[in-house]
Amino acid sequence: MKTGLLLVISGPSGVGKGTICRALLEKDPTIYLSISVTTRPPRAGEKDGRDYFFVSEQRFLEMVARGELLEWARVYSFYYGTPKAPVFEALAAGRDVLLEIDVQGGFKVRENYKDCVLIFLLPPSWEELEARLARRGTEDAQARQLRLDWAKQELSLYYRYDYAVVNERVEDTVAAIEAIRVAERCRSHRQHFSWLKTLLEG
Ligand SMILES: Nc1nc2c(ncn2[C@@H]2O[C@H](COP(=O)(O)OP(=O)(O)O)[C@@H](O)[C@H]2O)c(=O)[nH]1
Ligand SMILES: Nc1ncnc2c1ncn2[C@@H]1O[C@H](COP(=O)(O)OP(=O)(O)O)[C@@H](O)[C@H]1O
Repeated sequence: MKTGLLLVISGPSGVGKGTICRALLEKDPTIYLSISVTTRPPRAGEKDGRDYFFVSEQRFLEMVARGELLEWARVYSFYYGTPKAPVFEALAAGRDVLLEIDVQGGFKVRENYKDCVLIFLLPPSWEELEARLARRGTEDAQARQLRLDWAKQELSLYYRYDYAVVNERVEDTVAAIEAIRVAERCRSHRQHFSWLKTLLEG
């Protein structure tokens, strides 16, 4: 069976990462969306084991020490990390895996798994990013400002990703990522044609 694609989706807070990942999953339920562990407290409406695994700092550091995370980073003042085992199980089962993680995490995934596909989401404009974050209404003004300051740092690194997609309309962004998946599957290094091998060697 062909190994699935490991797709990393990053971008500034409020750009629409969660929205796009949910929409991709709705269209293709074979995708595996990785659930991260975090020390951040849950937001209203968030569920343990669905949105994140909410853990104590002690438990998080234990997982790091045991090598259970594919990557981890400190974002804002919390720890976030990707549990390794479920990602590799899903890839081996031929499923594409989505990681919705920050840019530092994306670079670490590239170090640990070269064949990953890094996709950066950008807002149509800075003003639109501010408006989306405000509209979501999950943070107070101070937490929002912290995310916007961090957003500038993240945006300055977009060119180091394989793809940069502007999240203007949800449907178009989903279509662009689906096109990336199709193109990545067609890359020659991911293709093995047994009949051709037989022909050339036979
Ligand atoms: N490196 C890393 N970053 C993560 C992980 N999970 C979430 N993040 C990132 O942490 C940041 C904060 O996420 P969150 O607290 O849900 O806030 P939001 O991005 O404003 O919705 C975002 O950039 C996420 O993409 C993870 O497992 N690893
Ligand atoms: N393409 C889009 N156009 C308009 N609003 C969007 C779009 N994508 C996401 N949003 C809205 O922007 C806000 C932030 O989206 P969210 O998915 O929570 O971002 P992130 O996960 O990147 O922090 C939400 O209110 C969401 O409904």
